[in-house]
Amino acid sequence: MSVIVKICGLSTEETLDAALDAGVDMVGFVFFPKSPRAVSIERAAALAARARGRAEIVALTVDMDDAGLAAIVDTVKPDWLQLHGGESVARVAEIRQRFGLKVMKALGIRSAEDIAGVPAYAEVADRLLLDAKPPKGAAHPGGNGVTFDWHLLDALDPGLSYMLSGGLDADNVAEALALTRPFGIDASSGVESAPGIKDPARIRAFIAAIRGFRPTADQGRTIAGERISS
Ligand SMILES: O=C(O)c1ccccc1NCC(=O)[C@H](O)[C@H](O)COP(=O)(O)O
Repeated sequence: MSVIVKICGLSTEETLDAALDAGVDMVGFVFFPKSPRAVSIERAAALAARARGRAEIVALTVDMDDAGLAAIVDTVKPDWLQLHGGESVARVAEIRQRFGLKVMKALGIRSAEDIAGVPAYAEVADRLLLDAKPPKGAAHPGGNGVTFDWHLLDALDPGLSYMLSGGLDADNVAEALALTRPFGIDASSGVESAPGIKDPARIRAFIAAIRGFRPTADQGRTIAGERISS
């Protein structure tokens, strides 16, 4: 099974088309007002309509209440809700139940302590996104373009499925893939020319680097399949 690719924070037709034409699997729209990638619900709905049937549509929210989530779900009609804030295990389960959509929980990783908290979320989320924890003082909890120590993921149960993000780009994604075993890869800053400005050439190069990655025999790498919670 090949690694799936998500490009997050798309906001224009041109860059969405570049990702779709390059074979992206998931496209993410950011509903966090402070982000340089934030889109309105109406804008996201138009972009989602363009992408539907070609890639899965992900609505990224941060500690959003039910009314806000309902407005996005009703208008954008995403396939996934990505929860990128401090949502508790119980809140993830509640959102999944209430909206009947697949839920991806993003978890920030910086230390072994952060790894310890991962399995509880695997019980309630349809997918996990293991991202770099934001640098101290960062204005938003994701999309910061920083990597984390990928060796920390060695401590995870090999059967636990996750997507990987945090500072990934065309130059470093092969190394990340060689050291980890993600179900999918996600990027935002690494395919931009400036914060919030996606770059079609960088999107193409990033997806090509992932599709072209071949593990060496001694890496004995396996990709964990999806674990769908019941
Ligand atoms: O992208 C944002 O601006 C953002 C804002 C608030 C919460 C999450 C955000 N992005 C989350 C993503 O899914 C990113 O793709 C992920 O954090 C990796 O980002 P990057 O390190 O820039 O590739």
